[in-house]
Order: sequence, then structure tokens, then C-alpha cells
Amino acid sequence: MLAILQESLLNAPIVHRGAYHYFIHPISDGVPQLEPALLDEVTDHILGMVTKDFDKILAIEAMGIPLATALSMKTGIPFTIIRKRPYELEGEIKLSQETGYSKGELYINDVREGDRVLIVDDVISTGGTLVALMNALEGIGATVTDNIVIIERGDGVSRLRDMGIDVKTLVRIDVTEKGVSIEAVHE
Ligand SMILES: O=P(O)(O)OC[C@H]1O[C@H](OP(=O)(O)OP(=O)(O)O)[C@H](O)[C@@H]1O
Ligand code: HPA
Repeated sequence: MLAILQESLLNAPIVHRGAYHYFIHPISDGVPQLEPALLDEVTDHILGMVTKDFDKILAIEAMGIPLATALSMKTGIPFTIIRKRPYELEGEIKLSQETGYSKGELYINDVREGDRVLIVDDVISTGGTLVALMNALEGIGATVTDNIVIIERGDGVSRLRDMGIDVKTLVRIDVTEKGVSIEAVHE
């Protein structure tokens, strides 16, 4: 299962971002090109994993966007993007994002107390992005019905689990300078 995802991961090129071995993949980078069949495979799989009673899909710029778009079209449920730029609208929440290779700010708009949100993202690595996001959503008073990430590497999932936060992923990989290996597929 998840045959297209697995095959494409095994072919992913690796580049160095400082000491971080960064894999390049259609789901996490839009490079090489993202085939509709892969997007269809992963988003159908997500819909088989989640609790259905969410009223908003929440994705992080940039590579949460194609996932949220496909999920929204399959479910008829709207999506909001957590952006890397501010709009300075009333109620905008700013959070600091730190990954294994970058630091920046993210801005949440149009998420309100009582919203039931499905979070979707392409990759979890250190977990820094999701920790910051979950803290901000708790402050807003939104309920996260599921937290879904396609590709898991590193210790981010166990870091969140230690904080009592469940993250579901489709595949766990290891990345070395030689390439990607698949450690687990979560059917
Ligand atoms: O678990 P972490 O170490 O926090 O890493 C995961 C984050 O890294 C990537 O974001 P990036 O800022 O590279 O965004 P992109 O989608 O624009 O490539 C990815 O989309 C996650 O949001
Ligand atoms: O190695 C990576 N590749 C693509 N996106 C990512 N987001 C965190 N780590 C990675």
C-alpha cells in the first residue's frame, strides 16, 4: 500500500542544508513534479485515517497547501493556510517556527475558539513547527480533531507524544547522505 509514495521516496535526491540531510520530494517540495496519482493516493489514505467531524482544514505554507486543497475538494470542507507573512488583521496570531534547518514566523488567521480543525502537513522532523502550532491553537481554544503528516523523520513524533499530542503519519523514513530508506508504512 501507498506504493506511489514509497517508490517516489526511495528515488528522492538528498541535498545538504548545513548538517541536515534534506530529501527533495514532490510532497515536501513540489519538485520533482507532483503527479495527481500520488496526491490522490495520499489524500484518500488520510481520509481513511481521520475522525470525520472537523469543520476546517488547517495547512502550513507552503507544502501543506496542495494537501489541503485536495482534501477540501474531496470533502467539501474549507481550508485555511497558516502563512509565513503577516496580514495584521484583528485576531492574527504570530508564532515562531523552528525546523532542523530554518527559523521564521508563521501567522494564523481565521481560526476561532470552538473550531474543529484537521491539521495536515507534508513532513515532521524535529516537531518544532507542530509544537508551536499546537500551543497557539490551544491558546485560541480550537479543537484539533486529527494531526496528520505524510512523512515522518527524526524524533518529532515522539517529542509530541511526550507532550500528550498524537500525530498520525503515513510513512516513517530515515535519511542519510546516500538517500531515503523506509522504516515503517502506517496503513
Ligand atoms: O518538524 P520540523 O523540524 O518543524 O519540520 C517540519 C516543517 O518543515 C517543513 O517546513 P518548511 O518551513 O521547510 O516549509 P515549506 O513547506 O515551505 O517547504 C515542513 O513543511 C514542516 O512544516
Ligand atoms: O528533509 C526534508 N525535506 C523536505 N521537507 C522537509 N521538512 C523537514 N525536513 C524536510
